[in-house]
Amino acid sequence: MSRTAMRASEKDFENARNQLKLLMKDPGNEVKLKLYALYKQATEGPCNTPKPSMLDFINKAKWDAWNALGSLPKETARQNYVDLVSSLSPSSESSSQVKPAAANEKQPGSENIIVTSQDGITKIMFNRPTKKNAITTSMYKEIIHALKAASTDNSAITVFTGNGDYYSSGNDLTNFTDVPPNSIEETAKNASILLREFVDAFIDFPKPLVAVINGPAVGIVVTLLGLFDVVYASDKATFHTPFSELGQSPEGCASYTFPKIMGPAKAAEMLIFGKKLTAGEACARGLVTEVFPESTFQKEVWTRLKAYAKLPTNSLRISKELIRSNEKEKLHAVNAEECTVLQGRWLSEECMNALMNFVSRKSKL
Ligand SMILES: CCCCCCCCCCC/C=C/C(=O)SCCNC(=O)CCNC(=O)[C@H](O)C(C)(C)COP(=O)(O)OP(=O)(O)OC[C@H]1O[C@@H](n2cnc3c(N)ncnc32)[C@H](O)[C@@H]1OP(=O)(O)O
Repeated sequence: MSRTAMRASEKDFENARNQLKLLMKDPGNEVKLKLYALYKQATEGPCNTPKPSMLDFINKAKWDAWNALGSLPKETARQNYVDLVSSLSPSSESSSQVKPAAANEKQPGSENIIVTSQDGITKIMFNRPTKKNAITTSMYKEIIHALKAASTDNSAITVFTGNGDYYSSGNDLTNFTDVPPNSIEETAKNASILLREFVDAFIDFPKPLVAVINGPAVGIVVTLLGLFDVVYASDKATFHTPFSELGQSPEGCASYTFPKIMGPAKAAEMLIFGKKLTAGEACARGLVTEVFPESTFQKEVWTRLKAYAKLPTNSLRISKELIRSNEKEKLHAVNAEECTVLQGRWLSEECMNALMNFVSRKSKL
């Protein structure tokens, strides 16, 4: 029997929806539009809403895609949706593929996160330079797996860095813009669960964690720095947490770590008012360990890290444990609280308007 002649059951449809959430790779806007249209057709039938205005780019594109399906029967739309999701989910695409690193071995997974291990250092690199290394849902999952693998591999230290001109522009703001209207609350809940697990992986990481900040850093990649042991920055790096502008609130335990690191007044300037810091300012506030001139940054930092990675591994772990262990319980509680607050923020009009402004500023989907 051909695939198109088959009838997808409600269960197949539900499974496909769940499978979609676990996709490691962003399928791109064109496919996401098709999925949206098929989903609407399968659940509501032919397009039944007024056409959005020309300036409402995102909703207009969605409406066009749904309307283009005409009178396609619900059952066929359901089957097409299941087929499309299945074509996006090759069996090889599994987040459990990240394994402990062997020497100089590149880890499998999407190309947006590259994990390598060499000279006693496991390097986790944001590799989405055309999008300023913005972090997609699948990248959050890959990083969690990479950290779990790195915690038991034979490397001495773990280093985060970015490929290209940015360290990372933080959360990919389109993570929240392709959500069907009836799934917004569920998506916010799932995002909150994922964020909590993501930040927990940093809190619990047992080896020295180093950030090599090669360029501007925005949002969650800045807040997380309070959970790193050492932060080296190029003098072209900047540090920006524009949460209020986005209708959001701090995460990554920064509501606790930043006031401890730089004092409450300086922390408030960053976390409430979104003041962007230069690398020098971040160093003066204690968020950055040391700043290097861009021309010698990579050479100096990696030479130093390779030397550190030769130190006795158990001693490194034990010293980190002594420095951090008293705080762990508190950090987990702070993380839980921040995720709960953010879940509410994501459903707010302020946040939705900010996200729409970002996505529509270049007429993108
Ligand atoms: C079930 C759902 C799961 C959800 C997952 C969990 C969610 C956890 C959320 C945790 C909370 C995190 C909060 C944050 O990180 S807040 C910070 C968010 N980031 C930003 O606000 C930055 C937005 N970007 C910009 O302001 C500018 O792009 C930037 C200043 C970074 C660069 O400007 P520039 O003009 O130099 O370059 P472009 O704007 O042209 O950027 C080039 C392309 O990259 C795209 N881009 C950049 N940043 C992002 C981003 N954060 N999200 C999505 N896309 C991004 C940009 O659109 C350009 O793309 P195109 O070339 O296609 O136009």
